[in-house]
Amino acid sequence: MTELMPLLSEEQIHTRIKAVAQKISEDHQGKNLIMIGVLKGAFIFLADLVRQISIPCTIDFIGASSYGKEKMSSGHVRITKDVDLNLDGAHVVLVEDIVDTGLTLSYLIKHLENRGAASVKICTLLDKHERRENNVPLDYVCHTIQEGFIVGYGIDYAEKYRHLPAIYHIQS
Ligand SMILES: O=P(O)(O)OC[C@H]1O[C@H](OP(=O)(O)OP(=O)(O)O)[C@H](O)[C@@H]1O
Ligand SMILES: Nc1nc2[nH]cnc2c(=O)[nH]1
Repeated sequence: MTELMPLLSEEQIHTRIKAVAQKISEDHQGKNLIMIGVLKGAFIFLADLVRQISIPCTIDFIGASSYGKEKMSSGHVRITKDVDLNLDGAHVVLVEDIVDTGLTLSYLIKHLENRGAASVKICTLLDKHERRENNVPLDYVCHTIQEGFIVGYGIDYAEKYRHLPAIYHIQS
C-alpha cells in the first residue's frame, strides 16, 4: 500500500520562498538576471519564487530527466528541452525542486556555462544529502531534508503527485 507522510506544509514552503527570493534579489541588483527552472519538477516552485523577486528578471526553462519511473537515478541525464533565451553574459539562477545525488545539477551547470552564462547560481527548494555523489555548490536552499523519497509541490513519483500543494514522504 502507498502511504504519504506530511513533511512540509504550504506555509512552511512559502515562508522560506519569500526569504530566498529576497536574497536572490539583493544579490542580483543591476545584473541581467535569468531565472531558469528545471522541468518538470521545478515548475510550481519557479512560479511561486519569481512572484517574490523584486528586481527585473527574465524566465526560461530547461528540461532534464534521469529518474524515469524509478526511485534511483539512472545516472544518465537527458536534456528534454534546452533554454531558448540567449545566455551570453547573463547571470543565471538555476531553480531546482530537489538536489539528491547532484548528478542532474552538475550536468546542467556545465551545459549553461557552455551556453555563455557569466555566472550560474543554484537555488533549490529541497537539499537532500542522503545520496549525494557530486558536491555541487548550493547558493540558495529553502529546506534541508535527511532521507526518504519525496513527492508533491511539482515533484513526482512515476509522474503522479505533482499537483499536491504540500510536500510528503512516499512509502510503498
Ligand atoms: O540530484 P539528482 O539525483 O540528479 O536528482 C534531482 C533531479 O531528479 C528529479 O528530476 P527527474 O529526473 O525525476 O525529472 P522530473 O523533474 O521531470 O520529474 C528532480 O526534479 C531533479 O531535477
Ligand atoms: N520524486 C522524487 N524525485 C527525486 N529525484 C531525486 N530525488 C528525488 C526524490 O526524493 N523524490
